[in-house]
This record gives sequence, C-alpha cells and structure tokens, in this order.
Amino acid sequence: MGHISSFFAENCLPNTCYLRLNRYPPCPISSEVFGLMPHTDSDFLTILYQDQVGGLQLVKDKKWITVKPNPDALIINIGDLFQAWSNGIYKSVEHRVITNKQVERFSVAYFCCPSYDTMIESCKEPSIYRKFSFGEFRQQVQHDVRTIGYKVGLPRFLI
Ligand SMILES: O=C(O)CCC(=O)C(=O)O
Ligand SMILES: [Fe+2]
Repeated sequence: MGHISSFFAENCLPNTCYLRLNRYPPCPISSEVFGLMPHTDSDFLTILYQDQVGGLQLVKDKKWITVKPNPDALIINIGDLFQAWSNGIYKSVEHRVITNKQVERFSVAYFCCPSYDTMIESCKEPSIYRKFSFGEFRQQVQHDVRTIGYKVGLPRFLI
C-alpha cells in the first residue's frame, strides 16, 4: 500500500501492544444487555480468540452477523488506525458482543498498537484523513466519551 514494509515491526512493539481478557457472566436479561456495546477498535489490528459459547457479532453489508466460534481459528479484526493508514480502503469493523442467558463466556483480545507518538498518515493522495498521532487519536476518543458519551473516532479526522 505504499508504506515501508517494516512499519509494523518498528512501531507496534511488545510494550505498546496489549492483551485483554474478557469475561462475560451469564445474563438473565440477555436480550436487553450487550456484553460489549457496538464499537470499532482504536488500534491497527486485533487478534481475537473467542471460546465455544459464541456471541461475537460484526457488521457485514449493513447487517449484524454472528461469528461462529472455531477453536482452531483466531479472528483478525482491522482497527481504526489501519483504516486511516490505508486511506479508507480497509474498513475498521464494527462489532459487539451479545450475552448468553445461561453460560459464562471468555475471549482474549490482543491489540496491536503503535507508540503514542507514532504518526498515522495515509499512503495515498488525496488523503481523506489528516495526519495524526496515535496519542492524539486516543485523547480525542477519551474526550468524546467523557463529554458526549460515545466514541466518534475517525470521522473527527476527516479532511
Ligand atoms: O469478546 C469478544 O469477542 C470481542 C472483544 C472485543 O471486541 C474487545 O475487547 O474490543
Ligand atoms: Fe473490540
């Protein structure tokens, strides 16, 4: 895509990436409560493992579809930074988790993030997003969540 091939190796180092262990307890009112609200991940790529219970859904062709659990597979989700970096060619996938009435569910997510000072810019002109640092992006997301109650994300950086 016109970026140098060592970009990830140089910028997404073990000390800037992180692992999250998610536990979703059984929920008697599962039709009314999300395990995780619809969102996109604020990283480059997320490597996800879900157990056999299932519950992960993503948007495909404007519809929510269920990601069938597969014990032999990892799920790779594209995040917001990849979308900006590819100038919108690769889309950050919107996803959510629905709860289960009876069974507890676990998942493990590894978020591939660069350092806060890494500049995210598209390889293509005209770029649809202005250049920003990952730190600026995180700050903007946190500011929006605090002040308006939700993440706006990449649309804030459209030119
Ligand atoms: O539990 C899952 O399957 C998804 C977790 C997730 O989307 C996240 O941690 O950002
Ligand atoms: Fe996520």
